[in-house]
Amino acid sequence: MKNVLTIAGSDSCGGAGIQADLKTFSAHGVFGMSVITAVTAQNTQGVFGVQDISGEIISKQIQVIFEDIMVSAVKIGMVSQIETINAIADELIKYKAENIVLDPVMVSKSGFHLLKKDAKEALINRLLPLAKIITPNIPEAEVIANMKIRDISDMEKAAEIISGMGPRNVLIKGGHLEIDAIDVLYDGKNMKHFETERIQTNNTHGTGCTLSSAIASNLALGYTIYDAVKLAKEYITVAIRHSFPIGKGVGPVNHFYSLYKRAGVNIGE
Ligand SMILES: Nc1ncnc2c1ncn2[C@@H]1O[C@H](COP(=O)(O)OP(=O)(O)OP(=O)(O)O)[C@@H](O)[C@H]1O
Ligand SMILES: Cc1ncc(CO)c(N)n1
Repeated sequence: MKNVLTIAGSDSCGGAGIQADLKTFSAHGVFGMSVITAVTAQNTQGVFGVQDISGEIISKQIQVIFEDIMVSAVKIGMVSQIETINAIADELIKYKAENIVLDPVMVSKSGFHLLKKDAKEALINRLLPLAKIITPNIPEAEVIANMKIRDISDMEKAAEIISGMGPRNVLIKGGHLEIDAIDVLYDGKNMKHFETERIQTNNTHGTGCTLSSAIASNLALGYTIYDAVKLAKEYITVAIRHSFPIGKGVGPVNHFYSLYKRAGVNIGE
């Protein structure tokens, strides 16, 4: 069994954050572990409150896991504030953590700032260089690359700029463009596109968290970056296609579609 760690925020409604990550790990047959950076009071309609966890207890959580258990991959999601970022960077460097997937979460789909504005520099300076792959969506890539992204050619330019900031691979997710769902992967040499048709649904809560956790799982299982992204893209596409109309807002994706199908669970198809 491979052990995979998520360092991220809790989403009380279970569609994004730590909860999405652990579901994704389980769906991939890896053992999921979690370091919680913040607790959000969140549902499908928005984020209504946040309590950050102290840097001290974040460090402690990371330390006790690495002192005890072999960690094959680490996914980083919501990191809230500078204190959190420094604690994570210090510990991951100390333990020489490998296969770090950085999802640079900034603003939720509902528009809530999950990363404090003064923490962007710290995220870029301290966490980007540690990442095997960084997975920004379009608005996040615009902030990190400091440019406007309107089309695929802009995504490629931004990927090149971000690649120069330290991460070994950059995946810019195209979920926020109007066109098909095209993601751009740049490994420092080659540009690859992962393209699927846009699924017409409102239920895309947690897509980014799920994709990055699927990549981390696949890296832990020994896949190359290219295959890890390709398989993760296939997984998120199925999860979106069979997403759940739960709640009054943006519903969650279906992390266990294949399992439910095999078990004959009625998921309303
Ligand atoms: N409607 C859709 N149909 C098909 N694929 C989609 C759709 N929306 C997003 N995707 C895919 O889902 C993945 C996540 O992309 P997205 O841009 O939504 O991430 P995100 O904004 O970080 O998500 P979140 O912040 O909600 O976790 C990408 O592979 C993207 O192409
Ligand atoms: C806790 C948490 N992490 C990440 C996201 C993704 O936007 C979210 N909505 N909530």
